[in-house]
Amino acid sequence: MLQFDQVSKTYPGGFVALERINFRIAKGEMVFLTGHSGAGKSTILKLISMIERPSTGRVMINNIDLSRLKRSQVPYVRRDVGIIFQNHRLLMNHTVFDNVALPLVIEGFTGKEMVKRVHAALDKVGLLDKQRCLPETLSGGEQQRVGIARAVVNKPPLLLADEPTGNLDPELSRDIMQVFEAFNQVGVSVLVATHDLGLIARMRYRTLTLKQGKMINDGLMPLQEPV
Ligand SMILES: Nc1ncnc2c1ncn2[C@@H]1O[C@H](COP(=O)(O)OP(=O)(O)OP(=O)(O)O)[C@@H](O)[C@H]1O
Repeated sequence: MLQFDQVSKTYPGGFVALERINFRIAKGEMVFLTGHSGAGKSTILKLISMIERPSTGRVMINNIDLSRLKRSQVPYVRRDVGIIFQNHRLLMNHTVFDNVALPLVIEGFTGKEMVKRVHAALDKVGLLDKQRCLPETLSGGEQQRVGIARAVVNKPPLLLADEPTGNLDPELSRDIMQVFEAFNQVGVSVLVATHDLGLIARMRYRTLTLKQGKMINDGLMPLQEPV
């Protein structure tokens, strides 16, 4: 599904954010990405979502080398990647329904098919009854779930989440992670970038750990010994 081959990223000005990164994520796999602030987590997500390009190396989605894409092909590949941001970036003066419908409107969906898909996405995150609300009237956890519904509404096979539980208490974080697990269980590949080592330790998924732009671990995090 996703493959990084010897990927390095140097930002303009010369800062080396990633150095020779290699990993693969299989279809239907759920993986955490962690590391200190500035380790390069967001840079990895930006390379996958084509917001940034690698300086060297290859990023592949479904065996398509992103650096060889023609500009006209970018929207088609990007459609396969649902992105969830920490600050969810909702349109505050539009209803929950309109926020979730946005990716479909951009793709040209209208009428019954659009309504059906928006309702299905809202149902999956448990917010069907809030569709007419404005986001500011929802709790932080609910707003985050609107962001998830928007990311999944066009059924992408790969979901990326950048600190999706960043501002939430442990109970709400668990709810959000259960939403990701539910998508994963129906075959969606999920990559979650997080600082939250407690969350990672509890959930027991493969974890990629970055340190100063290098991958220092790929696997299950060792369980903490009780003290
Ligand atoms: N557009 C940019 N131009 C120059 N340097 C950048 C740019 N974007 C990121 N960096 C630098 O690259 C490094 C890695 O940044 P990145 O955002 O990937 O880290 P991160 O692991 O996601 O950190 P955090 O957890 O704090 O979000 C940082 O030192 C950052 O300052």
